[in-house]
Amino acid sequence: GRSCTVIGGSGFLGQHMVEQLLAKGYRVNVFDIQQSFEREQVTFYLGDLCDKEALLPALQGVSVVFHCASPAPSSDNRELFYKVNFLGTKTVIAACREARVQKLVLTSSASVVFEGTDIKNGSEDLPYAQKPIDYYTETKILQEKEVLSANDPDNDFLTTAIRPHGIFGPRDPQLVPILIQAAQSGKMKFIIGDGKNLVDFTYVENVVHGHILAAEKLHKDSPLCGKAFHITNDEPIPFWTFMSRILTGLDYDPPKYHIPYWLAYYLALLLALLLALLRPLVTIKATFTPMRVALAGTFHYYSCERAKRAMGYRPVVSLDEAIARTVQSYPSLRRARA
Ligand SMILES: NC(=O)C1=CN([C@@H]2O[C@H](COP(=O)(O)OP(=O)(O)OC[C@H]3O[C@@H](n4cnc5c(N)ncnc54)[C@H](O)[C@@H]3O)[C@@H](O)[C@H]2O)C=CC1
Ligand SMILES: CC(C)CCC[C@@H](C)[C@H]1CC[C@H]2C3=C(CC[C@]12C)[C@@]1(C)CCC(=O)C[C@@H]1CC3
Repeated sequence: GRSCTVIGGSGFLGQHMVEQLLAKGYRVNVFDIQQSFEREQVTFYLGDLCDKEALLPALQGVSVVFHCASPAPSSDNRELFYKVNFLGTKTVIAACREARVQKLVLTSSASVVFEGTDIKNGSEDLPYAQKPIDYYTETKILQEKEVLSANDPDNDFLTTAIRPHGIFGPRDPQLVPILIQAAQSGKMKFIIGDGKNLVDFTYVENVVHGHILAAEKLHKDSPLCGKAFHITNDEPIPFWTFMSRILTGLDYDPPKYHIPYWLAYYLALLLALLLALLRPLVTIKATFTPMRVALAGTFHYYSCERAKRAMGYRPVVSLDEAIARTVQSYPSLRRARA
């Protein structure tokens, strides 16, 4: 039972998954469209998860599949999201069944219930967003539904989904690098709203811990079958306090002026429209998108009580420790002092 395949194992979360799985004595295969590291103990299978024939060899003889592959949310490519997150996940399920894999653990996202308005201590019982904040999230909803409904104990195939939120930590290509790039170009001067909105930021090792626990506690008749679970640091923090701690940790000034939420949102919307009009001539990526403004200016934190009860989940790294480790892991992003 300790052999697994990590689909998306070359990515940020995937690499951390592989490291902890190896440390726990698992035999690990990685299936990914790219190979981002080499390790003697890991067998790599390169391919597109939309291709069942490419997937099958990577799933032979394994009991657990962790599916944490997705196009990056910032890629803004509707067709690709639909193809990989929805159609590709259907292919993953079909391949798991064909290879007689017993357990499939999907990395979903807490954002599947987020519509850009406040969520405070949200439970998994909240309905899926009817108006998801972007197309990435829309396809994460389709994907999660597909995986949860594939749970089939009678045929020895069990599925569950982990919904992390705001994953951060060493080697994350998104949160810290985007934040520091914005600071370097003088864009991190404003706090959107009053700065009191609480948000979950979850250290990558806690997210991995949640996935491995889920795989180990997923049995016939267990409450995990066909269900989704929030995995958070269980320490919601004001969005702008978190950003400021990362910024000051890397010697950048924290933002100090306030801009009303609605003003920031409509400015971002206007900018998005302008960039869409200009797209035939020039492609520019905006730092402030309506989606990021919504994430920066609203409450969105979730209860992980269900994971505590069903799988005995507790965060293993506190937020203070996680921020310290993350800041330390990016020496190249530290501000050069004159
Ligand atoms: N980063 C975050 O804050 C959050 C991420 N998630 C989810 O966690 C998972 C992992 O995210 P990250 O590690 O941050 O992303 P990442 O972009 O670092 O890793 C994704 C991996 O998937 C692979 N991949 C993409 N398309 C593929 C395809 N067609 N076939 C095979 N492999 C493919 C990529 O090559 C990459 O190695 C994703 O499912 C994402 O939706 C959920 C909540 C928050
Ligand atoms: C420039 C600043 C206003 C903000 C910089 C930080 C942002 C890049 C990140 C803050 C919250 C993050 C987040 C995600 C990506 C990076 C942030 C927008 C996700 C969209 C990643 C994928 C998910 O499933 C949900 C995440 C929510 C939080």
